[in-house]
Amino acid sequence: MTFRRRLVQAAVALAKPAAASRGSVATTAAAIQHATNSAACTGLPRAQFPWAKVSLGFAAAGLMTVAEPPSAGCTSTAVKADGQAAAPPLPAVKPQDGSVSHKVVFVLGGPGSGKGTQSARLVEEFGLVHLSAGDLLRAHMKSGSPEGQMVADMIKDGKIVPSHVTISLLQQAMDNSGKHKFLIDGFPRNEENRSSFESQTGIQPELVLFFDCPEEVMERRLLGRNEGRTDDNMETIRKRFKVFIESSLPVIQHYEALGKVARINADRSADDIYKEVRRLVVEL
Ligand SMILES: Nc1ncnc2c1ncn2[C@@H]1O[C@H](COP(=O)(O)OP(=O)(O)O)[C@@H](O)[C@H]1O
Ligand SMILES: Nc1ccn([C@@H]2O[C@H](COP(=O)(O)OP(=O)(O)O)[C@@H](O)[C@H]2O)c(=O)n1
Repeated sequence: MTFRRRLVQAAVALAKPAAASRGSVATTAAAIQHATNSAACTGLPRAQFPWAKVSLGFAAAGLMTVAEPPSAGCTSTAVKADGQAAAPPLPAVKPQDGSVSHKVVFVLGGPGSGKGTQSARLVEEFGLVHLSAGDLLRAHMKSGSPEGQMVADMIKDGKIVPSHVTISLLQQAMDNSGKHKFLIDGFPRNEENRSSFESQTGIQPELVLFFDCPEEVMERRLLGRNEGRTDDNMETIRKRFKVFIESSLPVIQHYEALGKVARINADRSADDIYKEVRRLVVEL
């Protein structure tokens, strides 16, 4: 029995009567989602999220302060693009040491689910800093260092790079932005990413956007992406799907149990998806 089939079956067993299961990431995720705390409110309007009413503390928020230009993998554009009313500024939560805290939205989903596409739109409309873990790692692999070579090898093989490398790149980019509202795309991708980030930065996400998309749709998009990436080939794509199911879905499940996940059907046009995404973010 393949791993994926086992996982789907396990999720379905948990999830009765969740409709399963041609083995797609979407059905697996739906089953897991169904199995987790229904109070997580995935798919409900943002105002109904239980956590929306809670002011979260950010213990180690004062760690990041410097103001320099954004670096690779980090983009930011001033508020507004479409003529609609701009989002009200996010209130800064003041940590006890007087420094400004960081607000983070994690953007998760399988490879090719549209994380980068939707993040770019959010950057265009809102004053968020977009940190793509993948972009930061791809920039790092060009450094010519032994660590850069290790990252290149792991990406080509569809593996998850050790957390200390990725977190250090993220932390540097956060420092360099001089801002405190971040859209972190493609991270955390496994439990090690998640727990190390939380313990090292003290940051908990305000919201986790989960782009839920069937594998066959993601596969088609990745094969058509045409960005010259070493991992957008059929062999590596298969490995990335497996890693996503095996390592990344449990992270989503973790945040779902905390009521922080908004599951978004990513098998739609980019415009339709964005309508839903912006509604979630505008309410933050
Ligand atoms: N909703 C969508 N419908 C069709 N194609 C899409 C959609 N969203 C993204 N794409 C395309 O699919 C490919 C993968 O999208 P991307 O945003 O890079 O995904 P991810 O960051 O999750 O890997 C890109 O070529 C992108 O233009
Ligand atoms: N947190 C992360 C994010 C990406 N990566 C690596 O970077 C690759 C590409 O990630 P990405 O987010 O840019 O792209 P997609 O796989 O989502 O299309 C992953 O397959 C991993 O090899 C990682 O190791 N750790």
